[in-house]
Amino acid sequence: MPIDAASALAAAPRTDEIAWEPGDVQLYHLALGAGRPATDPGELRYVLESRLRVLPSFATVAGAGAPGVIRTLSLPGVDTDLARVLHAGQRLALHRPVPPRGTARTTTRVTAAYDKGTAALLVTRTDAADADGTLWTEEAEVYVRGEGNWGGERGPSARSAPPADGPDAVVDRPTREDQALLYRLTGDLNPLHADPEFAARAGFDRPVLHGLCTYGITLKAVVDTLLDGDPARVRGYGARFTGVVYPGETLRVRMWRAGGGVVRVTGEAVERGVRVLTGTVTGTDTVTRSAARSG
Ligand SMILES: CCCCCCC[C@@H](O)CC(=O)SCCNC(=O)CCNC(=O)[C@H](O)C(C)(C)COP(=O)(O)OP(=O)(O)OC[C@H]1O[C@@H](n2cnc3c(N)ncnc32)[C@H](O)[C@@H]1OP(=O)(O)O
Repeated sequence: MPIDAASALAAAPRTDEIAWEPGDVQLYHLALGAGRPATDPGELRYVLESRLRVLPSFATVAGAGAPGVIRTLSLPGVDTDLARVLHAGQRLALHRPVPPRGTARTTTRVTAAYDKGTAALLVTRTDAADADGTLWTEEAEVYVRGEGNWGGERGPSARSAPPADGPDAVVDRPTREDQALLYRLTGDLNPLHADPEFAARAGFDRPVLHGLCTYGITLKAVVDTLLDGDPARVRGYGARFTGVVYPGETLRVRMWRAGGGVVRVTGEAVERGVRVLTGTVTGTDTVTRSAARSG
């Protein structure tokens, strides 16, 4: 069934009650490669309950799994073949640090549906709040191949290029061949990431890594490299997924301190020399200042 932009935009927001606990956070971190090497004290804050700090991107999977395989896509007018769907971008704004244990009410709706000719580009927005107020807001850009041409608005055409000068830091993050098999247990059971036959139907030689796994790996790399390993310094992270990542590839993460508490970031699949992500981490000004002081 094709995307029905009018129904999607007119639909009332879906509300879910979600809950998470430290084990969900630890699994999420492990699924991003945290805990390697297991003796690194910097890694233990991601995996030991006694020292647990929550990477803000956990918000993208908190309480995932219900009511559909991919909660964000379980919306009126978005009943599409999953083999056509690619995650094209993700934005997250934190209003408070994400606690290791929590409950929240989320509301999710489609805020835009653009007709890109050969594809539809949907923008979904989820707001999460607990008894103390708003926790986070996230937006996902979802690219649905073969579903354009309904006469809708083409939408913005912004493309982001990385800074022209050399990065302030570069780190390599190898992914494991079973990275997506582990990551899917955080809630996104899309067969695109696990089933070779399904991946072939979607046009890929083999299963591809979840966009949100790349998103989390790159954010963790920034936190560990430029932010003294302190996830609380992150206020937001927006990224565009510009190319697929295959599990087993190495992600080369380049970072630029851009001033004003902003870190620009790119990800490259080293083996193929393909840029797979461009992004911006915000809210890091304290760190930028302390990093500037130290050198
Ligand atoms: C929270 C949950 C959300 C839902 C999750 C979905 C389920 C998940 O399990 C699925 C996944 O994780 S898929 C894996 C991760 N994603 C990927 O690997 C996609 C990588 N990207 C691509 O392949 C291409 O960039 C591709 C294919 C996306 C686009 O490439 P091209 O076809 O070459 O097109 P391009 O010319 O680059 O762009 C076409 C038009 O779309 C606009 N656009 C692209 N990305 C955008 C983005 N993130 N935000 C806004 N606009 C975007 C471009 O600007 C362009 O528009 P125009 O022609 O008007 O300029």
